[in-house]
Amino acid sequence: MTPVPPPAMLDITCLRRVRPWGGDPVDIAMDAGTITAIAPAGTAPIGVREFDGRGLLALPGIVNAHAHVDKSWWGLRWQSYGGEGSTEGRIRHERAEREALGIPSFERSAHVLREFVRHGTTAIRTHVDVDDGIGLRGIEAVEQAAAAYEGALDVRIVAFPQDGILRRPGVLDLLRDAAGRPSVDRIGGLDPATIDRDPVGQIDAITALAADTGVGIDIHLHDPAELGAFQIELLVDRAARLGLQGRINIAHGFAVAQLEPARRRDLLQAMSDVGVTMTTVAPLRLPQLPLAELDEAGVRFAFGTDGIRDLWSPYGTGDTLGIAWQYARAAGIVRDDDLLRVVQLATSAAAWSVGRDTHDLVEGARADIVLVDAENPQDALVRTPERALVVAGGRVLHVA
Ligand SMILES: O=c1cc[nH]c(=O)[nH]1
Repeated sequence: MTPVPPPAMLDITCLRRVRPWGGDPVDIAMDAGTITAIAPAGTAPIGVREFDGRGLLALPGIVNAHAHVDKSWWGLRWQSYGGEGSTEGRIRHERAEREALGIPSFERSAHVLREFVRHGTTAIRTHVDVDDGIGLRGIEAVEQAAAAYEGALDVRIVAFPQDGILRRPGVLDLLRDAAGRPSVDRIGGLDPATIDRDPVGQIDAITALAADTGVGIDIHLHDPAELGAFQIELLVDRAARLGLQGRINIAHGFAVAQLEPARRRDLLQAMSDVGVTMTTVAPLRLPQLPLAELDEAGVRFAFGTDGIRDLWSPYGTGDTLGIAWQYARAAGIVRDDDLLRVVQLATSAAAWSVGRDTHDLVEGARADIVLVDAENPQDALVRTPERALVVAGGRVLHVA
């Protein structure tokens, strides 16, 4: 096992000669984790801790809006995949094998966070398993791994009932306990129809808990087509009735891409009306969420890596820009404005997913910046080059 060293963090006050979104070279000044000024290159007052960006492309830090940082075996020797193919089979396999691999633990999560940072990630929304076997231990481990970054890396937790809720007595109480922790701003759910076999029951339970405790919801919904759409309609209804507007996210939501266009248009409009958002991991063997239709309806969405190297799948590198590439490629996106939109979805337009109004290279924004050797955002997307420098909350967390 490779031990994970504590993150090296260096406060800086100015990034010189960088090209935000591919524009002219500027100097970006920052103080106490916030961008304080952006001025033409060479004109910012000389400060103390500066970094020369050498004309590299600057983008806002990459946002991973759907991760599972508690359950990876990153940092251990290769683990041969031994699970069954179904969701239920994978849950069983994970529960049987995780303790032997030290999952969950500070070390496991620390390795994953380090990989995310290396790939330019500065803000993360991670699901963390909560069940009758590990209770809240996974959340404690992720909190500890995140704390090593002293707030520079923005880590938000979804308490995730991976093994179901209604069918596992006590899990709803665990979710209530989790919702009381400052690190947890959402509670999760999982395929209410196929896991708990009670769509109304699970959705009523989590929406009532969210309304009662003030947290949001981020529910995994793999259920397909009309079965999935029915559950989305239930969530839309509860959002309106319980005052959860803008506080419900649907992760995966494969159903949306599987409906016929008129049905999808109406569903997206209903979601938009109550601020239901979506996150996708750009699954390779399924249709992609249609970018133009979501944008037209005003349904905000963002990308995530899903779990990486875990007991669900050996795949995943921790690169959310790579997931954006996969999305664009699989969706057949080639036009410049659409490629730019995909980069925005992985960065600035994902602000909502980490509770921000603004996440961009502008004065007053959090100083979360990634530099890459690319001509423009489109070039950065199609080549996904190495991240040359990663600044989070005004601190350099990674230099290539
Ligand atoms: O439910 C899911 C789906 C993907 N990965 C997980 O860990 N859980």
